[in-house]
Amino acid sequence: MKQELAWEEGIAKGAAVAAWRLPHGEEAFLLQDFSGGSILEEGWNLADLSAGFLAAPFIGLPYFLQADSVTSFPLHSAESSKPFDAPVENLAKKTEFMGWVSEAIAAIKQGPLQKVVLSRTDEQDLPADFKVMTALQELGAAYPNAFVCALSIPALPGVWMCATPEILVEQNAAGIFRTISLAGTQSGVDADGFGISPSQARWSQKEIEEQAFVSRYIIDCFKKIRLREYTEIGPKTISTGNLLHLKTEYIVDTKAMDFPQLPGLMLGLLHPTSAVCGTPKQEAVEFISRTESHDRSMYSGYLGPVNLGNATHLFVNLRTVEIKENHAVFYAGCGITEDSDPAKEWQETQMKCQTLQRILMQ
Ligand SMILES: C=C(O[C@@H]1C=C(C(=O)O)C=C[C@H]1O)C(=O)O
Repeated sequence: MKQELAWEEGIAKGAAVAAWRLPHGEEAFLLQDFSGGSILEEGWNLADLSAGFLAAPFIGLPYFLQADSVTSFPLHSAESSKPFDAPVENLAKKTEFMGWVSEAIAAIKQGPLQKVVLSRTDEQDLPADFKVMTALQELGAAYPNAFVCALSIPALPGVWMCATPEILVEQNAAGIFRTISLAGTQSGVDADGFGISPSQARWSQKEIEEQAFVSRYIIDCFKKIRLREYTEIGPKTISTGNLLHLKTEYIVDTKAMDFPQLPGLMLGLLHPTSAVCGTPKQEAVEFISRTESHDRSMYSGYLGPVNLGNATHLFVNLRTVEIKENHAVFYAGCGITEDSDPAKEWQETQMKCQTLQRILMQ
C-alpha cells in the first residue's frame, strides 16, 4: 500500500506524520511536518496557525504539525471476516478501577464535585503482522461516523490511533461552527449480537444527568463570551458502531454573526470538557490527578486538521490506543455521578476498549 510506505518513510526520516479520515469522508489524508512538529507556546491562537494538524494532551500545550506535505488516498471498505474474541478481563485492574469509582461516588456525595470522568488502560499485544495504515483503513470501514486517525510525533513515544465520535470544535469553509455534548453510554448491540436502533434506546436518570452536565458546561462557555445566538439540536441517541451515546449539537453561523474568532475562543474555554474531565472542572482535574495511576498523555486531549482547505476539525481523542512495536495500550474512561455503579462503569470501559480492539487485535 502506497500510504503505508509514505507513513513508514516519513517516520524513518524524522518527520511528524498524521493520517486521518473525517466522519463520513470518502478519502483519507496523510500530512507530514518534515521538521518533526513543534509545541505551541502559551498564548497561541488558532486563527494565527498555518495549515496543519493539532494534537493536544489532556493537560498541557498542543503539538503543531505544519502541512509541509499533504496527500490524499481513497479508503476502501476492508471488511474482516474473522470473529473477535474479547481479551480476558484483568481482575487486578478491575478491582483497582472499581475502587476509584467508589472513592469518586463518596467524594461527589460530599461535594463540591458533581461529576468526574475516570479512565484506565488495558495492555495487549497486537498481531505480528500489524500495520498502522491497514488498521486505519479497517477502522474507517467499521466506524463510518467516527474520526479515525493515526499520529506519530518524534517527541512522543509510540504511534497514537483513535476512532472518536466526539467533535470538540469544528469550523467548515462556509463559516459554520459546531461543537457537541456527548455522554451517556450503552451497548449498541443486543445479547444476540444484532445492532440496536438509536430510536429504541432507553436512558436512565444517571445518563441523562451525566450528559446534561456537558451541555450546561458548553452553554456556560457561550455565556462567558456573551454568545446568545446558537442552534441547539438534541439530545438525540447516536450509534457509533458498538456503542450508543446521547448527543446534543450546538451550531453557530460565524459569518452571519461576523465572529471569525469563535472557534479559537471556544477551544480555549472548552478543553477539557465535562465529557472527559468533570464538573466543577478544577475539582475534577485534581481528583483525576490524585486517583488515576497512569498518565493520560494524549488520551482525552484533542486532535485534528486545522486551517486546512479553509476548515478546522478538532475531535476529542477518545477510543484511543498507544502502540509501541506490537504492544498496545488502550485507554477508556466513563463519567461518574453519584448514581454510578462501579461494576457497570468497569463494563463501560471494557466496551470502549473493544471499539479498537475488535479491529486491531484480529
Ligand atoms: C471518556 C470517554 O468517553 C466519554 C464519556 C462518555 C460517558 O461517560 O458515557 C461518553 C462519551 C464520551 O464523551 C472514553 O471513551 O474514554
